[in-house]
Formats: sequence, C-alpha cells, structure tokens
Amino acid sequence: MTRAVVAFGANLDDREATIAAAVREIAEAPGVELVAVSPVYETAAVKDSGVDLDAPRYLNGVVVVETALEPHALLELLQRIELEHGRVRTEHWGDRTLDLDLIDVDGVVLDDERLTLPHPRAWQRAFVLAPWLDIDPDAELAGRGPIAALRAAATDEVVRR
Ligand SMILES: Nc1ncnc2c1ncn2[C@@H]1O[C@H](COP(=O)(O)OP(=O)(O)OP(=O)(O)O)[C@@H](O)[C@H]1O
Ligand SMILES: Nc1nc2c(c(=O)[nH]1)N=C(CO)CN2
Repeated sequence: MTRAVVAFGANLDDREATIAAAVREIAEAPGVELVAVSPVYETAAVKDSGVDLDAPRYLNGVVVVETALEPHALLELLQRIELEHGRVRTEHWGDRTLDLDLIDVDGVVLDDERLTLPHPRAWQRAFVLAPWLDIDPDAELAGRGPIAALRAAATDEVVRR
C-alpha cells in the first residue's frame, strides 16, 4: 500500500457539489481508502500571466488516500472522475468544473510522458500547500523539503472557508 496526496480544484458550476461527489468517488474506488480530507479554501485563479482576479475563484483542497494502485493507475482513476464531471481540456490553466492532480505518492520521484511526481508545480502553490499542511503538518515534498516552509514562501491568495 502507498500513501498518496491528491489535490482537487473547481471554479465552474456548483463547486461544492462537484467536490463532494469527487471525494466520494475517490473514497469508493476499488483499491483506494480515504485517510483524510482537508478543509476547503477559496482561492484566486492562477494563470500563466499570474493571479487573474477576473476569473471565477476556485475551491481547492487535498485528500490523502492509502492505495494498492500504482501511480499511473491512480492518475487514470482521477482522470476518469474528472471526465465524468464534464472536464473539457481547452485553454492551458483554463477554468474547469473539476481538476484532480496527483501531488505526491510516498515521495516517489518519476517523470514520463503521462506522469511527473511529485507534481512539478505543487511546491509553489499555496492552494495545494495550505490545505495539505492542515492535515499533515510534517509532510515533505521530495526534492523541495518541508511543506510548511514552502507554504510560508508561496504568495498566491488562499482563504480558508
Ligand atoms: N502529477 C500529475 N498529476 C496530474 N496530471 C499529471 C501529473 N503529471 C503529469 N500529468 C499530466 O498532465 C497532463 C495535463 O494535466 P492537466 O490538464 O490537469 O493540467 P492542469 O491541471 O491544467 O495544470 P497543472 O498540471 O499545472 O495543474 C495530464 O494529461 C497528465 O497526464
Ligand atoms: N487558484 C487556483 N488556480 C489554478 C488552479 C487551481 O486549482 N486553483 N489550477 C490550475 C491548473 O491546475 C491553474 N490555476
């Protein structure tokens, strides 16, 4: 069994309902056991150009799971759940009904055409680090160090709901 950190985000439609359904679907998936669900944060959309205050705001958070699935199989599960919730991939970092990112799997480091671990941008995203810190204050990101220090350095705006 491995322990994985999954980040969720939604900035379109009924964000609360989508996130509640996605967390339930993750928890009910074969080979996956839900360990913890973070508080939810309201966050300003981060785009290529920086923070976009005109874009719909996100709800963000993380879940920790124990899983028998190997990382690519877990990613496929997350992508299936995204698709069920009408995720359409258009603009880079565009608005979305649901985004599920695999942040960390037991500190594994890998990089292939489908999956990079740890998630390459998680280290600088308060919208990932703040909720993760709430449920695992001692966590570290491989190659980046303790998430408490990373969260203190991250500048994107997050407000706990
Ligand atoms: N750790 C990871 N978690 C999720 N997707 C990943 C990861 N590493 C690589 N990918 C790949 O990234 C591709 C694009 O993912 P996606 O469209 O969700 O990016 P994004 O959410 O818009 O941006 P970001 O990756 O910055 O959060 C996916 O098809 C997936 O194969
Ligand atoms: N606030 C916020 N901004 C984002 C988010 C997100 O989940 N929250 N996800 C992105 C691409 O994954 C790009 N920008």
